[in-house]
Amino acid sequence: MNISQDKFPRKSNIVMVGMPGAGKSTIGVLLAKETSFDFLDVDVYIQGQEHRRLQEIIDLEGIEVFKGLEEKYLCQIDSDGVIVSTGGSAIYSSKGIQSLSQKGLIIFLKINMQTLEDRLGDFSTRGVVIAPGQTFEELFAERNSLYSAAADLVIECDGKTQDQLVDDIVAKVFIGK
Ligand SMILES: Nc1ncnc2c1ncn2[C@@H]1O[C@H](COP(=O)(O)OP(=O)(O)OP(=O)(O)O)[C@@H](O)[C@H]1O
Ligand SMILES: O=C(O)C1=C[C@@H](O)[C@@H](O)[C@H](O)C1
Ligand SMILES: [Mg+2]
Repeated sequence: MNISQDKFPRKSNIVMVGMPGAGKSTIGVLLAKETSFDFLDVDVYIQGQEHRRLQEIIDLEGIEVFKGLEEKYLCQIDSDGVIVSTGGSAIYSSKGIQSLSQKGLIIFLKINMQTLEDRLGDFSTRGVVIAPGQTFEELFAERNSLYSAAADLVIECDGKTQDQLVDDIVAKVFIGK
């Protein structure tokens, strides 16, 4: 399948952004299977390059070091025909997002606070990039406006199955086999 150039000229990749737990990795890999695109999970890529878990980097070196590394790897991605699932904090790198958006259609997988809480459980053990003293509600509001501003397309995910979401994205973005 190909990205519709009538609707999205010059876009050859899909870039998933959204809150942790929104489904960027799981929907991304299903979408890659459906469309025959390659798949790149940036979190997994960083871990492979750094030989450490992201949680370890955040816990030992802090969020600013992690954000710097994330930016470095986001800016290295240069391919075509790839579904790129970013980490939730990628949105803090305007350079990284700008670089990806040159050829990538940015899709914001949007979920509400309730869905987020149901999926995440205890976010303190999930390596979420959150400033000291910031509440999760504040983080949610801050992130939502950043994801919305970067997005070419917003997909409302609450109450939809993974298969429904894949079908929805294919119908909106791709042209036939
Ligand atoms: N539409 C959905 N319905 C129900 N569960 C879902 C849906 N999408 C994702 N999930 C589940 O939510 C959890 C988090 O999904 P996933 O790891 O893909 O999120 P993510 O956006 O990649 O998060 P992170 O930013 O932490 O990488 C997984 O257990 C996944 O199976
Ligand atoms: O939303 C976040 O702050 C994060 C989400 C994960 O995907 C990782 O990128 C990292 O643990 C930070
Ligand atoms: Mg993920």
